[in-house]
This record gives sequence, C-alpha cells and structure tokens, in this order.
Amino acid sequence: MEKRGMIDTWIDKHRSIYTAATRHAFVVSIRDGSVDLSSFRTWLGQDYLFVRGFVPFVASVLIKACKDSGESSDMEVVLGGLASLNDEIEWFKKEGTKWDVDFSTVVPQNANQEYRRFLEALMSSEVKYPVIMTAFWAIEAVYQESFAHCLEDGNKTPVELTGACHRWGNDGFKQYCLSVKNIAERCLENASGEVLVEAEDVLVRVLEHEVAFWEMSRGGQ
Ligand SMILES: Cc1ncc(CNC=O)c(N)n1
Repeated sequence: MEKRGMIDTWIDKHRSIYTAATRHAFVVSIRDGSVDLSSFRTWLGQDYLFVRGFVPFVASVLIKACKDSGESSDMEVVLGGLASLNDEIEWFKKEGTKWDVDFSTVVPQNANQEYRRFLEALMSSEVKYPVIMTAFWAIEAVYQESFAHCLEDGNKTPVELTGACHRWGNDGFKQYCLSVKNIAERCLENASGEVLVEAEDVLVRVLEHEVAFWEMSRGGQ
C-alpha cells in the first residue's frame, strides 16, 4: 500500500478543483468522441507554446534537484522528464502538420500567458525545492489523469486523437508521475509549516491554471 502523504490530503481537500482540472469538458469530449476539431486545434497550438515555456521550467527543477536534493536519483527522474520533452516537441510539430496548425502564427491567449508567467515566478532561486516539486508533479499529473481517462474502458476517443492520449496517458508517463510525486512527498515530510502552506497554495494555483488552459479550447480559434 502507498503511504498517504500531504499531496493526497491536499487533493482530497481541494477535490472539486482537482476534478475540474482532470475531467474538463474538453477532455470528456475527446473521450466520448463529441470533440469539436477546431477546439482540438486551438488546444494543440496553445499547448505547443506552453510546452516551449515549460522546458526552462523543468530545467530549473533539474538545477534544484542537483543542488538542493539529498537524493541523487531525483536528478535522474527530472532529466528523464526533460528528455521526453524533446520527443514531445517533435511530436507537436508532426501534429501541427497533420492538423494544419501553423505554430509560427499562433498567438498565446491570456490564460496561456498567465500560466507561463506563473511558471517563470516559480523558477526563481528563492522558491524552495518542495514547492517547485509539488508544482511540477501537479502540472504533469493533470495531463496524465486527463488523457488516461480518454483511454479507459468504454471510451469513444476518435482514432486520430489517440496519439495525443497515449502521449500522456501511457503507463510509462504514469510511473514517471508517481516518481515525481514520491520525490515531492519525501521533501514535504521534512518541510517547515511555512513551506507546506506555500506548496499547498502552489498546488491549487496549478490546478486553476490548468482549468483556465482547457477553457481556451472552447474558443475554438
Ligand atoms: C497546460 C499543460 N499542462 C501540462 C502539460 C504536460 N506536461 C508536458 O507536456 C502540458 N503539455 N500542458
């Protein structure tokens, strides 16, 4: 049995926003096959821009893992995540071609810009390792939970969208998210009350940004 840590406690406490982030109408529409392709194209273009901004964020997590973590394996987990972003960017480019989305003309919407500004603030050297690890876990876990849902039994996910769902919904990504969660939990066990307050706040804010991010797909432009 997995030990219950702070993160599970916080997820229970903030269950409604967690569900809003992991079962958004856009994700549910992929799963039930009713998805509007212009929404998917909007998400694809916005997420490509997001992921480009996520790379320096993960790089800053990597630096903290090297400097502030007492465990040498933390660095390897984060490095694995950074390496998979390399494949991910290539994947986005192929999808862009497939769906006729020209990334060079995509304009970041407000929710995207705000999310990226939030990530930039977290990249400061002042932000404590347990706090950035909690944020990192939440960002990855929302995509893992959302896209895994599109592949669960009974799905009617359109075959041309299963590539996206497998990217984040596969078992390897699930295991990787668990590794990040275990790192975060270990750090939180030894954190001060002040750091715990900060980590919980950052967790909720990630979930809010993720909801706002999915919401952009409604615009469908
Ligand atoms: C808005 C958002 N959140 C999380 C992820 C998943 N991490 C890397 O790909 C993502 N692609 N986009």
